[in-house]
Amino acid sequence: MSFSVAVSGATGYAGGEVLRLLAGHPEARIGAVTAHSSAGTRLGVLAPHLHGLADRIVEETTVENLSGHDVVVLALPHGASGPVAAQLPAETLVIDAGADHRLTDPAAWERFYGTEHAGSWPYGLPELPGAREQLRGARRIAVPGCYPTSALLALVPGFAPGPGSDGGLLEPDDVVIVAASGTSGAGKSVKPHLLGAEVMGSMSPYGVGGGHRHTPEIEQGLSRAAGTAVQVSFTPTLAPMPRGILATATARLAAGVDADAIRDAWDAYYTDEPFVHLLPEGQWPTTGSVLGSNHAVLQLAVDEHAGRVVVCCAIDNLTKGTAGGAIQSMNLALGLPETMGLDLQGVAP
Ligand SMILES: NC(=O)C1=CN([C@@H]2O[C@H](COP(=O)(O)OP(=O)(O)OC[C@H]3O[C@@H](n4cnc5c(N)ncnc54)[C@H](OP(=O)(O)O)[C@@H]3O)[C@@H](O)[C@H]2O)C=CC1
Ligand SMILES: CC(=O)N[C@@H](CCC(=O)OP(=O)(O)O)C(=O)O
Repeated sequence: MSFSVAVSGATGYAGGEVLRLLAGHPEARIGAVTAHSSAGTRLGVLAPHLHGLADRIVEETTVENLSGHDVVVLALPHGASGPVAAQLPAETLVIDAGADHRLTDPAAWERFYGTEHAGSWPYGLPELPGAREQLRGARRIAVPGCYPTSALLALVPGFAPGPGSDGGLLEPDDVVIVAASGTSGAGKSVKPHLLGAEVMGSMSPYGVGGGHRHTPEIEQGLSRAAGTAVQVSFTPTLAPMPRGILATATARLAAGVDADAIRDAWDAYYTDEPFVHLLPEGQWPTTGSVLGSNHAVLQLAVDEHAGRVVVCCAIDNLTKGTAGGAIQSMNLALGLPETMGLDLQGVAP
């Protein structure tokens, strides 16, 4: 079943990663590659790692240029994908890597993004409870943010009923997440705080005190899984590396929950997942081990002294955190094997 895919935002980090993965997908044919200020340029100038696509000319992002494809991936700045998506035919599978269609609560959208809510679409994190049912046959998919991908994968087995537990292993009002991200998470456009001289050899927090727009997205995912409101304190930090996220999530254990119950729940939740791995005890996640792959690696410990679980999760922000998640969800929507085109090992060292 061969199908055509247009990629908009093709010259950006997320769009470039989508193209890298599509180039290795056995059934995908890459159609239009579109962007904005770089329209008219050879893709090889802007994304020289995409060798097979070097002679493609970047087109302007218009509904005409995106039309006639089976799938359209939008990897555009926040607020740009809503108006484009609204003009694409209902039968086209539209996958939005941006945030425009992730949040279900219009008030949360307006508070954190400051524009009108474009509506919500099925959420492209297949490992969440019930997500695969929503994604199969879907024609609109909202790809999660990269921090929410790592945070949700870290904590969802503690809230959702699963093969190893009835859920409710963690208190919903005491969840703390601190995550370090590589600079590609901020996109390719030039910003002073992303200059090599600022970032190399230095780490910095931002969005501290509940100000980051991924807080409501993480709360939405955990609350859905728990069936009750989950409150999260989330702090992102910028790390001196090009890509990768290491999220450290801690939560207070519910009464009577012990270390065995926690390990059993995480183990059972992820045992059949092709891309999420609870590592053997004693081995801790590293961002280096997942670079370029669609895999997420987890490890946890129960801190008996503090009465908390501590879970670390590493992903590649551009792969499982964006483009890999998008392809995984696309496969589900199109009725293909979920792992098609994603059989990628990490890149080391
Ligand atoms: N980077 C990451 O780790 C992740 C990113 N995302 C999301 O993916 C989306 C893209 O992010 P990212 O790739 O990092 O950003 P980049 O800044 O690297 O790329 C942005 C892309 O959008 C194009 N673009 C900018 N403005 C417009 C416009 N008005 N119309 C059409 N195209 C436009 C740019 O083209 P040109 O340069 O030609 O103007 C470029 O191709 C964002 O919504 C982001 O939140 C999601 C998860 C993780
Ligand atoms: C390092 C860095 O700046 N990261 C980005 C998050 C990138 C991402 O996944 O998020 P969206 O798709 O929601 O933009 C940020 O904190 O804004």
